[in-house]
Amino acid sequence: MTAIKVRGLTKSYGEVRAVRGIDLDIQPGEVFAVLGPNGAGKSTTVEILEGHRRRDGGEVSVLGVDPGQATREWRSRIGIVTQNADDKPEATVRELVTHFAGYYPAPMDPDEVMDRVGLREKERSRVRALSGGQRRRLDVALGIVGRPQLLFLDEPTTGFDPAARRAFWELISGLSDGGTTILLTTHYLDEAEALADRVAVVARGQVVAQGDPHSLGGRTGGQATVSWRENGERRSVRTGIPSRTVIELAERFDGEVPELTVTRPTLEDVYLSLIEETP
Ligand SMILES: Nc1ncnc2c1ncn2[C@@H]1O[C@H](COP(=O)(O)OP(=O)(O)OP(=O)(O)O)[C@@H](O)[C@H]1O
Repeated sequence: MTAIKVRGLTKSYGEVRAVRGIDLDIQPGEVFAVLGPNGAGKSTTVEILEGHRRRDGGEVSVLGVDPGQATREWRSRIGIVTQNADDKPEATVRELVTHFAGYYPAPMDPDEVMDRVGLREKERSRVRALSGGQRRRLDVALGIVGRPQLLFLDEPTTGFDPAARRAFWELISGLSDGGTTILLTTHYLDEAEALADRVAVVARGQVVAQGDPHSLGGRTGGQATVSWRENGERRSVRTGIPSRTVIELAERFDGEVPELTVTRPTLEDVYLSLIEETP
């Protein structure tokens, strides 16, 4: 069974056609990232999948259930990471995690949850005393305490420092290794590249590309730029067969080629050209 199956999803707000026929297939255990510019329709799509927004048309199945007919049992199988902690500034970390655990039939032990998100030493701190990054970690704790089969993460690392982002990525990879399916929206392409098995680029309410972030848009097989230093100048060539160029250079220099680099288009290059091309 696919974890998420979407066919021909549509949603308008008055004259605004926010989602214009989206198809998605997300497999159990996959980390799937939805990328796209502001206003592309990502949040609308995700809110429909979460059962928080009604669709106009199309078919949607999430863990085998139509989210439009969501039951309490279905809700207990999904986790949603939103900015929940901010609503309870006077609660302590432990109180909030324990309180949320009470909503689920088979929750994780609050101590284990706090350990996993790296907040154990803050368990007695009030939410208002946490830093922005620590609050987002608490949001993740509240999203995973029910042992969800499927976790929705909406721009989870906005405002994180680089070390906190790396730690967060490890947390998400650990959840994924444990079998949790994860749907992530992010504006950080390095985050999508580090975490996602597959990405979908959404622009103007449609999926314009989908695939492995390392090869999206044919970037691993296309033109590469080989660059080196020669006679005090930086030289470079664009080629579809960079290995041959490197071998020729190595022969010419009789060994090490000064300051050699081989680069291909980045995910950001591919992403920007995809969202520009959309009519
Ligand atoms: N409640 C609403 N009422 C009216 N229009 C809305 C509503 N929510 C979203 N829209 C419009 O629908 C379109 C898609 O919005 P959506 O929030 O789904 O985009 P997004 O891809 O999540 O953007 P962002 O990256 O900025 O979060 C936008 O044009 C937005 O203005």
